[in-house]
Amino acid sequence: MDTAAVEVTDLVKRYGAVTAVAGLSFTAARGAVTALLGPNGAGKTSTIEICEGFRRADAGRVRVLGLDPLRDAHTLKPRVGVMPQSGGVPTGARAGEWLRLMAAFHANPVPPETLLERLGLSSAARTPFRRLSGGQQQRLSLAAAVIGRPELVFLDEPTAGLDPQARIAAWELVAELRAAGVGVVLTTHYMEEAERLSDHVVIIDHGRVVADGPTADLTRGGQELRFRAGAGLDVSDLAAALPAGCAVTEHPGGHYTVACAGPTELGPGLVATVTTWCAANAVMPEDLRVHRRTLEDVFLELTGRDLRD
Ligand SMILES: Nc1ncnc2c1ncn2[C@@H]1O[C@H](COP(=O)(O)OP(=O)(O)OP(=O)(O)O)[C@@H](O)[C@H]1O
Repeated sequence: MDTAAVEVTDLVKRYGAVTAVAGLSFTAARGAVTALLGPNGAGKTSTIEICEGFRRADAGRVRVLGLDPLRDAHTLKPRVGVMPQSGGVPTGARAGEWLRLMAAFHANPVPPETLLERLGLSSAARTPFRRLSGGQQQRLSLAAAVIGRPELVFLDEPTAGLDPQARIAAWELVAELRAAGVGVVLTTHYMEEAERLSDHVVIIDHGRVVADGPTADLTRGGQELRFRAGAGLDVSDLAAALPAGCAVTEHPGGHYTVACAGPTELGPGLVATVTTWCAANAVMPEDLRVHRRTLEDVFLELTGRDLRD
């Protein structure tokens, strides 16, 4: 148990002229949930597929449970669960049959009926994969990934397109895997999901790691006071009323943020100063609240707001 669940060092993957992964390194621990986050095209799926042994790296080193995903594929297969982005289930396979087939590959599988029920698929057990709804297809491939009681699972966007009920069921399953000591490496575009589920976050952009750390550390600090009011307030006048190190911005119009750097506490005194300034200027600060930095804030700070190809 001394090796990490996943160790990626200086990984490079190219597709012709496109360098999808440009020297990427991270470690995912056992018994923990590691979220790989990044904008579209950042290189997450390429990285995960190399770890799964589905793709060959151009350079770098990857170890999964201490083994090489290509050379040791045979040993790793029963120990690692995989939920690919594309589902990975033949279109004609019936849900129940597919899970029973997957179960047959493992020494001590979770009973297929248990998983079908857990993931709300019992009534669809006889339905061919292509006739399942998108959300049902997602849930079936999630079930297939965990049926063998793996030591490690890779989940590529496990909750994309799921309704809120199914998303919660998937989250509960991930939390149980973690509690059972299973390592989970997942990708997601839902920052709230990553914040809620993961112990560790790796943010990737343009094939490189731009942030890597415990989820709680990445979002620590950075409290802001936010409120709405009419557009065009004199933000420099408000800033002048505040302690040194506090800045006021308006973005977008009518949305104001007060952020303080250094030792200034975002406490009741600061709130009072802001509301006193508002009262003196006949401004009603609506939705006044202290905003804690979320993973989405960190993500956007690091990767920007531009759309990706
Ligand atoms: N088989 C392929 N052939 C050519 N280019 C590819 C291939 N697979 C991925 N790419 C390119 O590599 C880059 C990284 O893609 P990848 O799917 O790894 O990113 P991603 O972070 O998973 O993106 P998304 O969030 O959109 O799923 C993109 O520019 C993509 O177009």
